[in-house]
Amino acid sequence: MTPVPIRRDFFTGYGCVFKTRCMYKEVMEGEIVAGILQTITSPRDLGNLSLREMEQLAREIREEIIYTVSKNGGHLASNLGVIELTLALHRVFSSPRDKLIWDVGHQCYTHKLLTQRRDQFHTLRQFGGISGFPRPQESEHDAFGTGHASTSISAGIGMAIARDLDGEDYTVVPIIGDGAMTGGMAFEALNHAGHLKKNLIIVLNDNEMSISPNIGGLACYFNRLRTDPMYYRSRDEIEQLLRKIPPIGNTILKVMDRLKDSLKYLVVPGMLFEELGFIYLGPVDGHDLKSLIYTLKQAKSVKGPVLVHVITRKGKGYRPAEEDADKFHGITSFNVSDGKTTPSNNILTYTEVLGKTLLEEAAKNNKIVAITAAMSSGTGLKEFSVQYPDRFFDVGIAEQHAVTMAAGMARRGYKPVVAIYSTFLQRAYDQILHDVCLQNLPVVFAIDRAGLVGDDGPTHHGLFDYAYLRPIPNMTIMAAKDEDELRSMFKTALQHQGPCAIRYPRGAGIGVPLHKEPPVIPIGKAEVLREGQDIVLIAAGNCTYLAERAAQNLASLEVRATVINARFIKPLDAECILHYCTWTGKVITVEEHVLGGGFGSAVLELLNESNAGSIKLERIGIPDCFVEHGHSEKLRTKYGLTVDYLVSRTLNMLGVRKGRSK
Ligand SMILES: Cc1ncc(C[n+]2csc(CCOP(=O)(O)OP(=O)(O)O)c2C)c(N)n1
Ligand SMILES: CC(=O)[C@@H](O)[C@H](O)COP(=O)(O)O
Ligand SMILES: [Mg+2]
Repeated sequence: MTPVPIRRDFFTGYGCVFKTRCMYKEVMEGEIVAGILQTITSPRDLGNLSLREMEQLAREIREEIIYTVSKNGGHLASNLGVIELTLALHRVFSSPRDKLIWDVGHQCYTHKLLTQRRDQFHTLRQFGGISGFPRPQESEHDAFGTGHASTSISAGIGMAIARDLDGEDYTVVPIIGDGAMTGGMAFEALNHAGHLKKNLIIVLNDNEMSISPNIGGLACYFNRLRTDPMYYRSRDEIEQLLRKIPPIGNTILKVMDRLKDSLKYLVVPGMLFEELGFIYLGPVDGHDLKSLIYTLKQAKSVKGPVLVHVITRKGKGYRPAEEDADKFHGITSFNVSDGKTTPSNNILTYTEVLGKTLLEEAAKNNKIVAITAAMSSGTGLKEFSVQYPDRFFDVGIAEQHAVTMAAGMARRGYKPVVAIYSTFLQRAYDQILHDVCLQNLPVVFAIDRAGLVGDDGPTHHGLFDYAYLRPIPNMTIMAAKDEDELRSMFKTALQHQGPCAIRYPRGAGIGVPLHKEPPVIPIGKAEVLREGQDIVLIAAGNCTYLAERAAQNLASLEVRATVINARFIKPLDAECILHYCTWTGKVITVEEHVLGGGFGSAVLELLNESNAGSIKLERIGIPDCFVEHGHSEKLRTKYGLTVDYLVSRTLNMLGVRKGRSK
């Protein structure tokens, strides 16, 4: 095989040292040039390495991560940024005895490589392979399972309390990004940690980025800590400086003592954290192993809560990721030599269609505003933020605040569109219930990534939204069968005078043509796609095409099925559903959602309340379990969300065997 040249200039700051997997793997499958990484059987082995060897190890890890993510996809930029930090943490602390808690957990690849998962690393995020997030089930080194942001400090406090109650003395180390630090939970936990005064070392990984550039007052504060030379001076340094200019210096010192609080704000770095009861150490260069190890050792020797402020560069060492950290935050497979991703088909994603429809509607109605919780690209709001900067709000990783803020705007006559992934909206449950629905406010929830999301796995699948939204009075819930229906539903939601949620999946739509002027759908009206007297298949959202294809296959077996696209999960089209259920006597519901409390359960409740309990009903959906990571199609096959499975369940229910007449 001819060697594929790699453009070295893409590997920044590391010159020609890239000589192992990235360079050769594609060309000489199986050959691995010997390196230090292979010799690491546990994090304890780091103790035997010199600083130079650790630097070499960092280079090997960088290559391994770039190579694997280029094949499997994953959170490249965040992981490249914390390689040296992770090495230093494992050098100073003793995992699994000491507890390293990775906030969000999307940056744990180096940790996984160092903790006995190097051999499985090629299975990263694949069905049956290792997870892209920390999983205590996977390794004793994964102290706490994560995936959602801003949980690490709370979990760390919990462990520190347990440790002290048990009379043990391990160290607890939450590692949290500047993005995750914008989440309310992080503030609640900081506040409590300062009060408890327990030994706890928080590592703040500050790269000035959330997925997009980080926002808010806290981000500005971190920026000052990083860049303002006054903030770099330690308290001692300033005291010494003043003593050198007697007699004024001593006088100033005396005054300073009196005016301690106000002056301290000007000169002491990390004052905010110090006021909260932390010892602040830093800022420290997060790519300098020597300084990192030194500072972490210092932190270890301090009693009480400590915050170590580490400055890193997202995407460090791989130019395409450094230059476009947003794109390389979470990336699909790509070509290492130029950072280009495999071109997808030209079908618009649901996210793109939502973004485009929002722009069209916003042009007609200046009361429409859009809100994201740190996911402006993920939710398709980037173009809106450019065209309507005054009507766009990125609140940081603060879903709860996003929802209540939307309620406030709605109260004052605005039409807020809150675009949040299904899994992250779970955070804002009370805000949806208490602040939006109780006051029947017209907030539109654009619920992206609903259903199976694939490789991110159980922390990210959006499988619970029907169940958590359905019981809330005043809430209307729609699920789009395709991207054109999403447009109609969005328009419907904008016209509705109450809270309205629209659910749609991750990835490309079906490829249907889009109406120029999408029609508004009457609230609570389902769509009957075909009529057949043997059975009724009622589908929610993206399962509609599956039901329709199953009905086509059944027709070739002379089974006549009615297919209903429910459109509304709440309110159900009771008249339509009851009519066809009574006509056929048999019904199967299908949904990409958990069965408990889901769409099928809603139909079951309807039949029960309508004294139609004798109608035979079966539900297809996700059983009572957390769904693992893996390609969505594999997961759909596993959980019976396929045409074949729906056909066979139907035949079973009707007592028909394939190839036989009824
Ligand atoms: C509750 C919640 N909301 C949103 C997300 C999506 N998300 C994942 S990582 C991330 C940015 C995190 O930024 P930071 O903590 O600074 O880590 P970095 O990627 O910069 O290393 C966001 C918004 C999430 N995981 N959890
Ligand atoms: C770690 C995290 O929560 C996000 O980065 C998430 O992985 C994004 O998912 P999408 O790729 O679906 O936008
Ligand atoms: Mg960050």
